Amino acid sequence: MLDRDGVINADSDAYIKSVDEWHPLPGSLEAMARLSRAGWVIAVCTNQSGVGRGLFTDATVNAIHAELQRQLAPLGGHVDGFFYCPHPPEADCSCRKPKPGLLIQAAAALSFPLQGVPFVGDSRRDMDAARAAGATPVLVRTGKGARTIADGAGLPDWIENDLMAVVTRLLNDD
Ligand SMILES: O=P(O)(O)OC[C@@H](O)[C@H]1O[C@@H](OP(=O)(O)O)[C@@H](O)[C@@H](O)[C@@H]1O
Ligand SMILES: [Mg+2]
Ligand SMILES: [Zn+2]
Repeated sequence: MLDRDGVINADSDAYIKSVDEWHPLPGSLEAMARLSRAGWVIAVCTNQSGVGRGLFTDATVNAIHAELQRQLAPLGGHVDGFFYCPHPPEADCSCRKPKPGLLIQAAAALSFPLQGVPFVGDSRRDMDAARAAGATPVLVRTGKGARTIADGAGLPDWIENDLMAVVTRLLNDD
């Protein structure tokens, strides 16, 4: 399971509001393709409060995800499911990370167990969502990761520079 902004693509404090603002991080698409080629199921679990804030629409989120799939396909990569929370923080929904709702949805929809499955993120709320879901939290230094590490709270044991480093360890341990 992967967080999106800051793990797959560059993040922005101004939100990723369009396909034009969506730029894969170096190596992230190849890392995802390596997982797909090795038979792994990939779920993307992402907060997209920009929808609830009126900054962009569900259609834009879906267009960004279609673009990700389009760029993954020639590499042999594929995302098996996208799960996102469109709600603003004040909605107090059950799916916004750090709550585990997105991860629980993904595991149910794609029929995989949460126990022992890595959730790779760049923020404290990703780590907390993973722990709440019974998954394995993995922090990367890309996106907000360096800031998350500097904050120092709630850090997992497993920290890597980027998604490619996580995938290399996963596939070597397999
Ligand atoms: O990292 P994931 O979950 O894939 O997506 C994060 C985005 O939804 C946005 O989340 C926002 O947090 P608030 O939702 O405004 O608290 C901000 O951190 C933005 O910079 C960021 O682009
Ligand atoms: Mg993120
Ligand atoms: Zn939600």
